[in-house]
Amino acid sequence: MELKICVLPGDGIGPEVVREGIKVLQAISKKYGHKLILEEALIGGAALDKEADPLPEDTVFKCKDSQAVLLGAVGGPKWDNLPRNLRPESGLLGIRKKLDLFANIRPVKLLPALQQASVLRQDIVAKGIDLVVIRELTSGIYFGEPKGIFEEKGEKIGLNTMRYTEKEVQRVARLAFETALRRKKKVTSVDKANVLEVSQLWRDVVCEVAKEYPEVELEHLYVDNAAMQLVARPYSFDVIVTSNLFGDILSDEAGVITGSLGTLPSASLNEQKLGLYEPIHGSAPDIAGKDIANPIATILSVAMLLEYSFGLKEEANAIEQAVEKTLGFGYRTLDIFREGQKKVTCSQMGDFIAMQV
Ligand SMILES: NC(=O)c1ccc[n+]([C@@H]2O[C@H](COP(=O)([O-])OP(=O)(O)OC[C@H]3O[C@@H](n4cnc5c(N)ncnc54)[C@H](O)[C@@H]3O)[C@@H](O)[C@H]2O)c1
Ligand SMILES: CC(C)[C@H](C(=O)O)[C@@H](O)C(=O)O
Ligand SMILES: [Mg+2]
Repeated sequence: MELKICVLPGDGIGPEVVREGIKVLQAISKKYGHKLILEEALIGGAALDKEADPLPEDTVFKCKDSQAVLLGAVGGPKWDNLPRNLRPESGLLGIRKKLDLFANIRPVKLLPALQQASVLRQDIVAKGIDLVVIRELTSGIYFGEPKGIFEEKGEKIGLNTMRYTEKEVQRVARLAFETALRRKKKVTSVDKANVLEVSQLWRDVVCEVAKEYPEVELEHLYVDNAAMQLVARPYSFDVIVTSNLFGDILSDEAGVITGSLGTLPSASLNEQKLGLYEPIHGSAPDIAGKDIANPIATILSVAMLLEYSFGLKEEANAIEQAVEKTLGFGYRTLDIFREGQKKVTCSQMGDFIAMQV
């Protein structure tokens, strides 16, 4: 099969982890006889430096002209003082919006070899963690208008608007219930309906959609309680569906309950199923350029890419197994390293996983 993929390495550790993702993609393509067509493009700070634009038109064109997009991460201190609309992050928000990637799927699965790396009590971890956060990605407070910094009565005010339409909630809720049907048949909708009108609408719409799925259990949690329950009883979750901001926060929290942010992948999909795949972590400026980042989140994002964009389930499984095998042999990047294990660099971890596929 021909696999046409646009690659956006981005900033910081982005290029480092993407290099390892591509290494594994090349190994799997060779093994299964697929033809890879990779097209690289600029995004974020890298694009700002070269083209004075965090999302050049050429990048949008190359993404639309591909069957899937693999992204590293964007951002870093070098660009932190720019106005919001010129920061690297606006390139990422821009491509999500331009491709209408409304559903961000973030599986949170405790890999058996990483049980000890969890920050949770071992008796909690032992009950297993296998949930998926479905985060609405193209609306909510990230995109709502009005927004900006204004002068009012001689004082500056900062303003953002959390806004959802019925249709926006419906489509992401439906995806959550469809996902739950193929899993443990439970949806937890996370909102702040005790305070926010936008969350009241969110909850009403989720309840309406739930009527189409009587076999799926529906639970509602306020986001503050959800943040607590995620560490108290992670084993009890199946599909969590939530808004853009709440999903961003809860998925980083989920990162450490399974070991490290460096292990969690994601897929962002639109209604046509064009997907953008990226680790949930950022550009990690504190460790960039040292070849010590964990590439597993990106490598597992490649597995999601093969499964979701190309239907290549067997290849995706082969990558997941290669990751588990490599961890099983005791190889660890610094973020998940414990005494008695074999410390490896980012590129060595990529080499070992590529060898196992
Ligand atoms: N999707 C994205 O591109 C994305 C996501 C989050 C943050 N960011 C941007 O990244 C920059 C840094 O943000 P931050 O520090 O808040 O979040 P971050 O996710 O980059 O890093 C948080 C912490 O996790 C560690 N970490 C992250 N990924 C790791 C990996 N693969 N292996 C080992 N350790 C890892 C980092 O070293 C750091 O200590 C900011 O500019 C932010 O806007 C981008
Ligand atoms: C960098 C930032 C815009 C982004 C977000 O908030 O969506 C990141 O935190 C993420 O989780 O992908
Ligand atoms: Mg985030």
